[in-house]
Amino acid sequence: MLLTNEQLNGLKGRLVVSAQAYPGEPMRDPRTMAQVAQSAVLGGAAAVRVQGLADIQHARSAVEVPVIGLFKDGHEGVFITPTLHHALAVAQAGAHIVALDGTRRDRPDGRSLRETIAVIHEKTGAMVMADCGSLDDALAAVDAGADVLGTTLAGYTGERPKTDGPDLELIEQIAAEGTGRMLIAEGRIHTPAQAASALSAGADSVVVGTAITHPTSITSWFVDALPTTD
Ligand SMILES: CC(=O)N[C@H](C=O)[C@@H](O)[C@H](O)[C@H](O)COP(=O)(O)O
Repeated sequence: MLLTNEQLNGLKGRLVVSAQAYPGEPMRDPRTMAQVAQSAVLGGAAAVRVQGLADIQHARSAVEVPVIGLFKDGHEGVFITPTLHHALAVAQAGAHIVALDGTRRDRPDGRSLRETIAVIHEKTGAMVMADCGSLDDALAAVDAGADVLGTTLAGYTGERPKTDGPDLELIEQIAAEGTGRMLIAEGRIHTPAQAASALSAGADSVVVGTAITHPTSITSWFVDALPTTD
């Protein structure tokens, strides 16, 4: 089932929840991630973002809302849905929106972002979310045909500082361009107030991951806030 522009626009002003468990972690099980996604939808999430082909398949069966899918391969350089091959697999697993590295860096398969997006559109009809790390990335992604822009990689590519919370300056910069594409704030949004401030800065929608779905990180925030006892 493809996503219509109307359904995409339905995400405006709303929360998207990213549910991801990392290699070796106790919750890394597609059924568990699908249950986390379901729980997020019960809480009001308008869409979910999930990693890995099995997680995408399970999430598609578990929730009715749009599924943003990605396929992480490695953990440095271009690793978020790095090649066309990964992207087509994500769409075939059922993602309505394929999230991929939307930076200007060379892709491991040597294809351009434009070519990658064109083939995804042509072969699958899925929409494409470009995970960007800077304003220049976002403008290049618009030019390459991305349907959705994300600030996902801000602070992770060397082009922008790794801000404590969301990179509000980057959100403002992209919003000011009036690209006509949906702008989703993503990355280090840890509180409800930060989510609201991302929308105030000009984002159309907000993705929250760690602060809602990663108990190990959340627990460590509390542990670290306690005075040391020794
Ligand atoms: C940089 C990178 O690899 N980001 C990943 C992209 O899918 C995830 O690890 C993040 O959890 C996601 O972007 C949501 O962000 P946060 O967990 O900060 O709310």
